[in-house]
Amino acid sequence: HSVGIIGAPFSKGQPRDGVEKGPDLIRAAGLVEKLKAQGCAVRDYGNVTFEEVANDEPIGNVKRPRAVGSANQRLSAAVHTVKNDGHTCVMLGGDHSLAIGSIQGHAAAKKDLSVVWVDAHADINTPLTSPTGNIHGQPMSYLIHELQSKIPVLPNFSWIKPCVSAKDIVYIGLRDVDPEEHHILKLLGIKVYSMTEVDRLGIAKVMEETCDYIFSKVKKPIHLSYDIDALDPSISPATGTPVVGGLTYREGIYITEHISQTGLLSAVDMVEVNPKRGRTDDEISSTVNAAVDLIRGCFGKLREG
Ligand SMILES: CN[C@](CCCC[B-](O)(O)O)(CCN1CCCCC1)C(=O)O
Ligand SMILES: [Mn+2]
Ligand SMILES: [Mn+2]
Ligand SMILES: [Mn+2]
Repeated sequence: HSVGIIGAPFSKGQPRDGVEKGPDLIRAAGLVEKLKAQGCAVRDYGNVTFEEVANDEPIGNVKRPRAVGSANQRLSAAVHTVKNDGHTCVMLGGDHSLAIGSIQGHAAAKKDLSVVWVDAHADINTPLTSPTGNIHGQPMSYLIHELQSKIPVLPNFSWIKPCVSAKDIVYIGLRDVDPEEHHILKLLGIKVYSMTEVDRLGIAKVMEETCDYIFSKVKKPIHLSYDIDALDPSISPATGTPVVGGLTYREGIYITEHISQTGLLSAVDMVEVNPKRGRTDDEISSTVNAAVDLIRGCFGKLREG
């Protein structure tokens, strides 16, 4: 595996400070060394620098639009470069609004993508449906072809081109979905494995069906967008929007092991690690170490040795 790492120390897609510390915390836990130890070639491209945006007043129900738009445009360029250099891209967040730039930059290099979104949340609110205005709950809406008629013009968002089809998306881990998001998921017929399906089918069957589904037509490169809050808060409490009843550590790792074995993983986001949301050092390290282990699973680390 050839891996290119990008840090995106950004927090303005949501209101809680600390998530911008994610990239350097994950590095400090030894990500690069551990990937090299398992046989990966690794290049760390460092952290994207983001411009300060003054007077970033909300637009309707969208908070910090100018900062989020600008940050994602820069991230998009960085991801595009990593892909053009021939690596599988690892984007370390930062909040989940960064999936806008990560998927956009990936699609610029790889055209047709399938997206596996592992999260307690669907992050598919439009600016008009979002109950909070926080863009980390909206990224998918800016990327999906079928939703573009629902997206208003926003400053610093005009560079975004919808690049994902509803049929090429699979959600895993959902358990806190807003009513309007649920309506959108149903309307678009998007494949969802909520925690109910994880309980009913078991994670092995969920992954088998996920791969059958995304590979049923032509095999597309996979963009895995992993929100650490997909895991149960007993494993990853240091995150902005924890929700009980999440994936076990084993289920979370199984997902990455299975995706790795497809040989089609082309980019992965690891987002929403927020040290300030951990009450103890143990809570922070449990969260950060889970993030590192999940990424290692993406690149061939097997529990059997
Ligand atoms: C479920 N939608 C939320 C959360 C988005 C989480 C983003 B992620 O990146 O962490 O997944 C929450 C909306 N609820 C907040 C509490 C009251 C009910 C609405 C939103 O703000 O859109
Ligand atoms: Mn490898
Ligand atoms: Mn989430
Ligand atoms: Mn998310």
